[in-house]
Amino acid sequence: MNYSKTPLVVAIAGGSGSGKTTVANVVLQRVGPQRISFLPHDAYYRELTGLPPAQRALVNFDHPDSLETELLIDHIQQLKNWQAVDLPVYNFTTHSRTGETVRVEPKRVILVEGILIFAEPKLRELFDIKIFVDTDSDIRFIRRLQRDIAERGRTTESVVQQYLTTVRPMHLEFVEPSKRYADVIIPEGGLNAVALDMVIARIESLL
Ligand SMILES: Nc1ncnc2c1ncn2[C@@H]1O[C@H](COP(=O)(O)OP(=O)(O)O)[C@@H](O)[C@H]1O
Ligand SMILES: Nc1ccn([C@@H]2O[C@H](COP(=O)(O)O)[C@@H](O)[C@H]2O)c(=O)n1
Repeated sequence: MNYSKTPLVVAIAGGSGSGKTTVANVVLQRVGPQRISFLPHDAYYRELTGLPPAQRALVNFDHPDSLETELLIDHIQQLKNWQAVDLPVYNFTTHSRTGETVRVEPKRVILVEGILIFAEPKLRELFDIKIFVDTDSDIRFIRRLQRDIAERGRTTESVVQQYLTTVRPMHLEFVEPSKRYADVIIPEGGLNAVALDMVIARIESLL
C-alpha cells in the first residue's frame, strides 16, 4: 500500500430505490473489493432506544437528522489517514443498530453511498467524485415496495404510508435538489454500461 497518497473518495447518491447499491456493487467488482473501503450511509441511522417498537416505524428516516452523519465524517477522515474504522450494523426490521460492528480497513478508494450524502455540505466537501443515480419516482417506488416487503419486514400498507408521509416529501426537499452537486448523473443506474465505463475509467486514472 502506498501510504503517501490520500485515498480517493467516491460518492454515490440518489433517491431510495434508484440503484445506488447496484452501482456501488459494479464499482466494487470492477475496481476490486481489495482496493475499496465501503461506507453505506444507511449504517449510520441513529439509535431509537427511547422509543417503543411500534413508534420507531413512524420516525422520519428520510430527514438528514435521522442519520449520525458526524460519525460518517469521522470515519471518512480516519480512513483518509489510513486508519481502520468500525462500521455499525443496522437492522431495518427493528429500526435499530444490532450492537455489532464490522471492521473496515483503509484502502486506496473510499466508496460512500446514500440518499442524503450530497445534502450535507461538510460531507460533500470530502468527496472527490460525486455520482447521482437518477431514476423516475414510479420505478423507485415499485422497487422499494418489492424490496421492503421481501427484505425489510414491511407490509404494502406500511410502505405506501411511509412513502406518502416522509419518503416522497423529503426526497423533494433534500435529495432531488442535491443532484446539482453531482459531477456525473447516471440514468438507469447499474445497467448503464456507458456511464459506468466512464466512471470506472476516471477512478482508475486517479489511482
Ligand atoms: N437498472 C436497473 N434495472 C432494473 N432493476 C434494477 C436496476 N437497478 C437496480 N435494480 C433493482 O432495484 C432494486 C433497488 O436497487 P438498489 O440498487 O438496491 O437501490 P438503492 O440502493 O438506490 O435503494 C434492487 O432490487 C435492484 O436489483
Ligand atoms: N429504519 C429505517 C431506516 C431507513 N429506512 C429507509 O431507507 C431508505 C434509504 O435506503 P435505500 O437503500 O432505499 O437508499 C430511506 O428512504 C428510509 O426511508 C427505513 O425504511 N427504515
